[in-house]
Amino acid sequence: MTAQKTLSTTLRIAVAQLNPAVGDIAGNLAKARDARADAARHGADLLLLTELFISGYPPEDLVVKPAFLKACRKAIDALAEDTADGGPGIVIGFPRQDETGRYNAVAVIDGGQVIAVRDKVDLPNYGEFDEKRVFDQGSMPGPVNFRGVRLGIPICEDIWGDLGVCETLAESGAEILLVPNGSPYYRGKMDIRHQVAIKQVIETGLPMLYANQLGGQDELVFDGASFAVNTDKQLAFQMSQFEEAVSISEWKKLDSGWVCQRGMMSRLPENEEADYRACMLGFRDYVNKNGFKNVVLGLSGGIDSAICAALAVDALGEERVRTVMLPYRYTSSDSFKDAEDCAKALGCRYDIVPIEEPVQGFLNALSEMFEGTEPGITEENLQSRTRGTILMALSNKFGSMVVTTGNKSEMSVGYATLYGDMNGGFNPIKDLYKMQVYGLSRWRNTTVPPGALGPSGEVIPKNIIDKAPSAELRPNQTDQDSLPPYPVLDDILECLVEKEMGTEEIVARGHDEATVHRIEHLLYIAEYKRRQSAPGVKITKKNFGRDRRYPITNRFRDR
Ligand SMILES: Nc1ncnc2c1ncn2[C@@H]1O[C@H](COP(=O)(O)OP(=O)(O)OC[C@H]2O[C@@H]([n+]3cccc(C(=O)O)c3)[C@H](O)[C@@H]2O)[C@@H](O)[C@H]1O
Ligand SMILES: Nc1ncnc2c1ncn2[C@@H]1O[C@H](COP(=O)(O)OP(=O)(O)OP(=O)(O)O)[C@@H](O)[C@H]1O
Ligand SMILES: NC(=O)CC[C@H](N)C(=O)O
Repeated sequence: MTAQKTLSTTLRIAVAQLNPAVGDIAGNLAKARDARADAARHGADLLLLTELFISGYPPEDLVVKPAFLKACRKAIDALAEDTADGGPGIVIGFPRQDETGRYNAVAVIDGGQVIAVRDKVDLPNYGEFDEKRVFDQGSMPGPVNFRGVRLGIPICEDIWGDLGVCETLAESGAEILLVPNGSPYYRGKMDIRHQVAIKQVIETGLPMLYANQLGGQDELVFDGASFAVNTDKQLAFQMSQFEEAVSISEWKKLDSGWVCQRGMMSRLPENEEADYRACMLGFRDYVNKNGFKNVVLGLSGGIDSAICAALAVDALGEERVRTVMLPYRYTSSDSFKDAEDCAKALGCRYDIVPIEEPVQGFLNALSEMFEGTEPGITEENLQSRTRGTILMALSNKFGSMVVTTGNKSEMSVGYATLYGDMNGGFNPIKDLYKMQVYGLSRWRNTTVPPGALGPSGEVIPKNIIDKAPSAELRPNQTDQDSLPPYPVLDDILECLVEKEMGTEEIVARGHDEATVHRIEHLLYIAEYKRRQSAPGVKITKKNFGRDRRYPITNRFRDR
């Protein structure tokens, strides 16, 4: 073991906002090693990695498996051996178990060994988080002496909750707060994180360095955007959002304490750009981390499939995206043209597979049993199911994952066919209301976001944005035959879903009472569909999936 120098007045901390894969312990270990080599090249004293980095976050019930915990520990020990070279120390998250319980922990590694372990105290158990299910509460941590500097290491929720973790660290002599996080994106989250950090900085009188994970994990997107805040409440260091990076923060010890020197100040995307990039990253990581070489989707000439195609091309590149027009007798010439124009603008493969014959085949097979009944929804759904079946056949044959395209407005009210257009492995727009789909489409026609692999220009033809949305399951059908106008529907839904408002309150906003009650009813009776629906990227504070767990069997109506 090499003797470590004692740091007196300067400290270089490399912050690694990397994209681990849950369960890929060897891959995550390799990423940590690469980051440490990078940190060493930049003369860093310490490398700060994110929450449960070695397992990937959130590992959920994987941590119940002893074999998994053992493999994580082995990786931490291997990393510890590396640090015998006298290079940078490491702060890294890992799940651990001892005779007292199972913990969401960090290891501080230096000089060839794990010099300290600290456990998360405040286990989040709301919204998308379920940590009390698999972890025990850690005991109040004290600071860790790293080369003469007393580091306070609260873990993610430890800075959000009111258990006093940061206060305790300050009282017991911490000089800097280093925070490893697994903090998922939702719209506006960045401002909230800055406020949470500043509150703790004010309360403790300590500067804070905040490191956040990057990348998609099932429904969640971790957006990085790591930063440092000094005791003057000013942001001194801001890493980019939605991009992997290892960056150096420089610290100096003054008489008043440690100060982060003004360093990298990345621009943070806002509004449409942030949402679009979250959808793109979440979709890309789902496809790549699950080993799909390419994806396939039905391109109808409508806006939902158009924006999904754009997101897919931006995420994966046009050569990995295959689109298929599946026309029936109600498909308009506009739809043909719009779908083809969209595929051309995006540069992806476009095929046409008419569904007239297979639909007729189903109708023939059922004709005897259906005798004497009127044609209606059943026959309409057969069109959707035939399309779903053809897309799944292409998936099976070519290994492409089917992209399913229902927006949040449709998913809310069940305006989608089970085993039809709901077929698919992942839905990039599941948490975007219809009006937001329009907003993002207009925005993408003017801007190619960083990291996007698709072309610039009008990738979603103007006619797709301008025309009335239609499922084209019968002649002259529009969505508004069955649903209120989307601005009205989306407002009612946001009130019911995001804000949990009462129906009376929603009516008081100027909505028609009968419409509000109808939408509330549709929202409740579509729960069974959502329970069977593909996962999709979480964009709002309350997505369908982890954040909103309503019963399927439910007779409550707010009257
Ligand atoms: N609580 C419950 N638990 C379990 N299963 C339940 C259930 N309630 C109904 N079901 C089952 O679900 C069936 C009804 O659901 P489903 O078969 O999906 O059919 P359904 O919801 O009746 O119809 C699909 C709706 O989606 C609309 N739409 C909009 C846009 C695009 C598309 C498209 O396809 O491209 C479709 C279409 O216009 C129609 O209004 C019932 O026949 C029953 O089997
Ligand atoms: N003619 C079609 N060819 C290929 N896919 C289709 C066709 N019709 C429907 N689909 C698939 O079913 C999905 C659901 O149809 P839906 O009408 O709800 O969406 P959309 O056509 O993309 O958008 P909009 O609702 O604005 O018309 C489509 O996004 C598409 O993937
Ligand atoms: N992993 C965590 O503890 C995250 C919790 C925290 N509230 C956040 O969203 O950032």
